Amino acid sequence: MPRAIVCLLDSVGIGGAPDAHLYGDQGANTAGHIAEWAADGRADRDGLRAGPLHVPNMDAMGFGAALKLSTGILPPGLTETPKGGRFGVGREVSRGKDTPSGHWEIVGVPVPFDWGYFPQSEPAFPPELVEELIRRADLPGILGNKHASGTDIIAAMGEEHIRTGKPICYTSVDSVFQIAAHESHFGLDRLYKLCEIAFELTKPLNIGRVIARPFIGETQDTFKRTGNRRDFAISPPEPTLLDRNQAAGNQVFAVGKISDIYAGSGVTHKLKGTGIPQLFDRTLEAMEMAADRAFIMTNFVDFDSEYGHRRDVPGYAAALELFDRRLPELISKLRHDDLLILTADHGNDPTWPGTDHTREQIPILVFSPALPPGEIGIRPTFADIGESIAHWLGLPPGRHGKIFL
Ligand SMILES: O=P(O)(O)O[C@H]1O[C@H](CO)[C@@H](O)[C@H]1O
Ligand SMILES: [Mn+2]
Ligand SMILES: [Mn+2]
Repeated sequence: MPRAIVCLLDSVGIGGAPDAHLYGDQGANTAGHIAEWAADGRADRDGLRAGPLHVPNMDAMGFGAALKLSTGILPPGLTETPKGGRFGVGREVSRGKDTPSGHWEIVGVPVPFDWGYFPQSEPAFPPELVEELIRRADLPGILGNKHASGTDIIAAMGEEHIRTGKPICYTSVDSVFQIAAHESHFGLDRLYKLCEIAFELTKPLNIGRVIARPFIGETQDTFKRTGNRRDFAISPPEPTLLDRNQAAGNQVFAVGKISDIYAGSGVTHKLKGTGIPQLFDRTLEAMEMAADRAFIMTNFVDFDSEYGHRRDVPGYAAALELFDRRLPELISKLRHDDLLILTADHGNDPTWPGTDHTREQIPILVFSPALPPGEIGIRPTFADIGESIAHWLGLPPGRHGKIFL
């Protein structure tokens, strides 16, 4: 009896979105530019990695072929002909380029509405929102109140935060309200409670997520964000593949931040982890526990949060290579009728100006010992992924997407 596993490589876009210009992202290509830079020796870092991008296992599943299909260009170091899997390209119909839209659409629920965003001006947040947050959470005030990169703003304001007890609130081009606070000086539970309040207050503004960004350290140079990040997200507007599989009496394993992204809906087993190796271990553990018709979904967030937003090309290349080295372990665990899909939710091109996500198409790399290799083309919605998995697991058809298997 079949099972399905999705490894979502957060932000590993492959360029070519026809509407990228609407987002200021025409020409952005996360994986393609990393491969180009690596081939030029611009992704070398002492003690970390050097030379062309080396991802032979992903490439065998069609990574290079999907890049070529997406943009017309085969990046250096990759091949056009996959050895095993079925490859294709996903195009997003939901507006925006953030994690929730991409993840929801992948499990069959394109986002039918526009998210709310905060303006680039400073202060960025409406005064009523800030006043109410301060009142309800009994705060001495807030710091930030602007668009910022999370690591930069913690470095700039972390010491003042410790001194004053004011949390650091910031946003980005995404529909997010983020709160950074010190794990011990401010308190982790207190930060989570504050985020719950902020989540209630930002709901009427259609803000997709409130994100708790705890950190440790005592000085500008030693501050470090921890793995205790938590996302408070609104629920998808229709039942997702997770809900549908749970309703059919099957297991749904959410690894990493997957459960947060779907507001816990449809999840039967939640496995947490920090960093690519641990998230990989958790995925293998889920495979051990998974019964027939189980759905396993893992979000590998580090590509996005540690390397994409930080515009760290060598770091991003090394992370892809690390993931690729572990991939054979997962493939060797597949049963004959298991389905594995590698994909992404949006881009975050580390060679692109700024520190934000980029609107891109995504790779859809499909592998099963039961499937002959081939091409599935450019899919007009990410929802084709969810619909194909639903079909594989024997669920009734959903409302969005077409089967590619
Ligand atoms: O700069 P950091 O705090 O990593 O924030 C980033 O993380 C958010 C969620 O991916 C994005 O909207 C972006 O603002
Ligand atoms: Mn994401
Ligand atoms: Mn991000």
